[in-house]
Amino acid sequence: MKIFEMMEKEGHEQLVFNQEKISGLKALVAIHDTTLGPALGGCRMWNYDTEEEAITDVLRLSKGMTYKSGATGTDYGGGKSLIWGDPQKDKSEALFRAFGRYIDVFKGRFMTGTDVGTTFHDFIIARKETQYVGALPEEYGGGGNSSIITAFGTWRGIKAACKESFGTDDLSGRTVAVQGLGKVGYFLVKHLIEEGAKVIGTDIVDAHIDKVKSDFPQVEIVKPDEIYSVECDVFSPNALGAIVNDENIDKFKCKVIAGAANNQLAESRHGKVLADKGILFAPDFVVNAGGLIQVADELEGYNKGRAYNKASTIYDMLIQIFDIAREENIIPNEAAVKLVDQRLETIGRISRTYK
Ligand SMILES: NC(=O)c1ccc[n+]([C@@H]2O[C@H](COP(=O)([O-])OP(=O)(O)OC[C@H]3O[C@@H](n4cnc5c(N)ncnc54)[C@H](O)[C@@H]3O)[C@@H](O)[C@H]2O)c1
Repeated sequence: MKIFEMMEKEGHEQLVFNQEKISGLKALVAIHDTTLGPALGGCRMWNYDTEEEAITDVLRLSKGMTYKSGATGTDYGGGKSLIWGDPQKDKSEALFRAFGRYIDVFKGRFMTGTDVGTTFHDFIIARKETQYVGALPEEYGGGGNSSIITAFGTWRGIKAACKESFGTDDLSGRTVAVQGLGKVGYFLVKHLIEEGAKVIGTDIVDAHIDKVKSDFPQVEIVKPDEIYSVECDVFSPNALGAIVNDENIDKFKCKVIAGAANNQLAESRHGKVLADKGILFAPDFVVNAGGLIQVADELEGYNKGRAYNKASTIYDMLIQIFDIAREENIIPNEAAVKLVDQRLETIGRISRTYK
């Protein structure tokens, strides 16, 4: 594995290895780009099979954060941290305090919070060692469960994509297929039902389906492998990444794909295939930026109204991205990346001005 080559190719600034013997901590921190400000990115805890897999993941995820931060207009860069271990078995007070100590070393150049495998309980512990953690509960000055604002932003994103595709953002009477009825999916269904959309949902966990069925009995439930081919206006992925792949791509019967899951396109070429089929793909790193917006707001002293106003503008960001894509005859994902690259260039240049 040629780590420096990988970093150079994708433009990473730092990759830091952290080891602490007593707690058993093995953690990586990748900082991709700090042109716009300190790097922001969650902490994933995962039992990777190999060191190479962990390094590849942290580098890929940290680059994604540069684009998510950049697209939302926040003055933060992109980074990611990762604890190599089993979140069900390997957590302890010592582990998260050791992790907090190592995060403190960055002195604010990198700030982290929850991601897959970590919860705010872990960061209440880490916070004893560092102030540079966010995504905390309200009683600790945070914004609480970030899935709620992520679902709100996703709903705004679906409306923007419908505006582009159907000429109206009114979702009443539209059919939306929701894959994943977890923390984000549940609150997204709530927004959709409240606006009068017809929802078809699926999940692999019965308890999550039961909660949706009990609170929104009008939701039609299908089996997990059936969701791709249901007749619908919008397909909303809120479970896993890479669901737009060679196996599924011919199954979709929707006009729009917009959801909260990260990295929905298995490969970037799948975005072009969707466009050729007349399916509008809303860039996931913009649609699902609500959580990042909340954490960025938290770091300035959390104000719920301000955070929701900002998350609401996910709609406007997407409209701008769709306009650029149409004018330049490129797919929206490329337009979004272009927009962030331009912002990195112009704002980066301004911040170099001597004052
Ligand atoms: N929570 C946030 O603030 C946030 C922010 C940005 C992006 N995301 C992304 O959004 C997605 C959902 O996040 P979440 O916080 O709701 O996670 P979650 O784990 O609470 O929910 C995911 C749901 O998907 C279900 N699922 C898994 N595999 C499935 C399959 N094959 N078919 C159908 N359902 C399946 C799970 O059972 C679970 O209910 C994830 O990809 C996450 O990375 C979340």
